[in-house]
Order: sequence, then C-alpha cells, then structure tokens
Amino acid sequence: MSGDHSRSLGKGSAAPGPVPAGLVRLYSMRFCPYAQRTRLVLRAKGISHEVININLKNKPEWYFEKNPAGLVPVLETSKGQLICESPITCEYLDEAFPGKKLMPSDPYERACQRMLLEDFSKITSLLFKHVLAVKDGQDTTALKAEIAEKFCKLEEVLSKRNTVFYGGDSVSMVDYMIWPWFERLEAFQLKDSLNHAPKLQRWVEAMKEDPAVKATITDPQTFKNYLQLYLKNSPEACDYGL
Ligand SMILES: N[C@@H](CCC(=O)N[C@@H](CSCC(=O)c1ccc([N+](=O)[O-])cc1)C(=O)NCC(=O)O)C(=O)O
Repeated sequence: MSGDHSRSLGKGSAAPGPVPAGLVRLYSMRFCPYAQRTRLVLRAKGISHEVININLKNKPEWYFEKNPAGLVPVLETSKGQLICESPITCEYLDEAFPGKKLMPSDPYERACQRMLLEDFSKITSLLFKHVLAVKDGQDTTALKAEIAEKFCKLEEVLSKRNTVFYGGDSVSMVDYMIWPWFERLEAFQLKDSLNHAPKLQRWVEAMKEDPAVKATITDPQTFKNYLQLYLKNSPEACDYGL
C-alpha cells in the first residue's frame, strides 16, 4: 500500500500503524509540488522511506492527527515524531541523515538559500493565481508579465553568481525547493515566461539531468489532466492515472 505511486487513502480508511524501524514515512500526494520537495530530498540523499498518499479531496479522519492543518507533506519517524511544512521536512532530512549535505555549511550561503526561498513563495502564489485565471477564462496578460518579471529577477541571481545552479555548480537544497514549479510551467501554460531568461532555461535543462528530478518527474499532460480534476474538486484527482 505504500510507494510513490500507490493509491491514496481517503475517508473511512484505517490509520496506518507505527513506522517500521529503519524507515521514515512521508504522507504525500502524487501531484503536490510541496510534497515533491520532500520526495526530491529523500531520493537525493538515498534515505530508506515509505510513501502514503493522501486523498486531499476526501481526507481520512485520522490524517488530522498527523497534521491538524490537513496538508501534505508530513514526515513521520519510527519514534512517532511528526514534521510538517515542506522546507522544514527537507532541512530535517538533511540534518538527521548522513550522506551528501544539501544545505551549504557557510552561514551566509544558508541565509542566501533561505532568502531566495522566501522570495520564491511569492512566485508560487502568482503561478496558482494564473492557473485559476486560465480556468476562469480571464485575460492573463498582466499576470503573465508580472510572472516573467519575477523570473527575470531569478535570472539575475544566476547571472550574479555565475553558476549553473542556485547554490553553485552542483544541485543544492534551494534548487530542489523551487524545481517542482518549473516542472509544471508547461501544464500551467507559462513556458513562454522563461523566454527572456536564458540562464534560468539552462538551469531547467541541468535540473532535468539530476537523478532525483528524473525519479520524481511527471509529464505535463498527466499533470494537466490531474489539475482539471483537482480544480473541479474531484475525489478522483489524487489517483488520476492509476
Ligand atoms: N506551506 C505548506 C503548503 C503545503 C500545501 O499547500 N499542500 C497542499 C497540497 S498541494 C495542492 C496541489 O495539488 C496544487 C495544485 C496546483 C497548484 N498550482 O497550480 O500551483 C499548486 C498546488 C495540500 O495539502 N492541500 C490540502 C488542502 O488544501 O486541504 C508546505 O510548504 O508544506
């Protein structure tokens, strides 16, 4: 029943038992960009884990004991510890598990990653606003211009650093934190907004070569089909394609 591509648990399902020793459990949803952050870090660090997908349009009663806000992602450890909020789950994994550190060791570099992520959270709301505007058949010209301008700011960060990735010449935490939204640009009908950001385009191509990105990528058509169901509040959305 567990796995990245397992069917989601909904209302009336039995609560899963304790997390087996040696594993960490992720409560997720196959198409959630926030949960994808955690899945990217689990993969990148090679952490033994299980995934339980939650039907976000028909949530199990027991899920509110894992997270009173009812959101994914949530991590659960074999000690029964619960961790929510995607950047916090990712930093927890980076600190609690051995292997490649995804956060830089230099305090200023860590601060830079967190500042970029804070800025990026304003972009994610614009992207969702665009999704809703397209659904409602509104004119999105101004919103598109605003998004393209934000991407130009992200382009400048790469220009100033003169590196392929946001933390240097290899993938680090902040790249994984922002990637899920770039993967969805085509499904969001926003691919053109990268037209004036060649370094950001190069970053997208470089990210597509990363093994953790390859392992968690969803093709645009599948995501579009999911999104249509999600926007209709369909209880089938989370299990689309299974
Ligand atoms: N700060 C939190 C936010 C987590 C969050 O909001 N999760 C959504 C799941 S994501 C919903 C989703 O599938 C979606 C689809 C499309 C787009 N988009 O078009 O941009 C964005 C998200 C959720 O659980 N939601 C459950 C609920 O709201 O009850 C964190 O960082 O962990």
